[in-house]
Amino acid sequence: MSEEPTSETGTSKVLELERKFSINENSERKLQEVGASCLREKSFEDSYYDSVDYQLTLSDYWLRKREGNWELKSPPEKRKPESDVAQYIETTNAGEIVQYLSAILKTDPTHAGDNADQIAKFVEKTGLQPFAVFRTNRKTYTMEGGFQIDLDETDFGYKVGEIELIVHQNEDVAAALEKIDTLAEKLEFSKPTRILGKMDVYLMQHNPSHYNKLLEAHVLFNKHSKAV
Ligand SMILES: Cc1ncc(C[n+]2csc(CCOP(=O)(O)OP(=O)(O)OP(=O)(O)O)c2C)c(N)n1
Repeated sequence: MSEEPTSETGTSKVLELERKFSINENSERKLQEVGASCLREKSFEDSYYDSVDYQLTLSDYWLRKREGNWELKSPPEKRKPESDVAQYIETTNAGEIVQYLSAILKTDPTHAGDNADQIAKFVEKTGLQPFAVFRTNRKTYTMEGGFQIDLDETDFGYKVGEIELIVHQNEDVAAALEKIDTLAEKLEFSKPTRILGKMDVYLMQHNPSHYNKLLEAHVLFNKHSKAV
């Protein structure tokens, strides 16, 4: 299976570009000033899964169940390395998710299929376990240019924002990264150091040993390290 993002019918893969920023009391006002409008506010629970020896996350694969729906974020074949923007392929198709997981876990995708039940069976067969479970309250803004801006607050007390653009073809990545940076500057979201994600803070609080392994593997980066 190709790891390239594609918009072909029948596949669920998209390339998601996200830049995190700190939220403060001015964030919503700034968003409204640049023409963003609030689309919705919702709450959802995420359960992230991995093997006991963290084979998925140490390879930068993030399998989660969000309100009953399975999703996988995986690294694209090539990333623009100089960017502060997180670049992941997001897959929601069960058969594709099982293919990816089988390759990483080096198991036979015997349960490959196209519904959530097939993933549940695969997860059971391979012994994947939830390693992080938390709830997020999210306020979503949208604005011209296809941007989605999320303001998140978790049930473990962390607040973070992200500017997101979805692209369907690799040729569009460079332009999309520039668009995100331009919007971040307009919103004065420029930042001297890396912003911690929800997972960084969750693991620091709940499983520092797993967090340190991810830092050592350069999958996550601590706040003061230079973005690569
Ligand atoms: C900036 C950055 N973020 C995440 C990672 C790795 N990572 C850790 S957890 C993780 C999975 C998802 O994390 P995140 O995008 O922060 O969650 P969320 O905002 O709830 O997802 P959405 O609703 O946007 O789909 C990843 C990719 C990374 N290496 N760098």
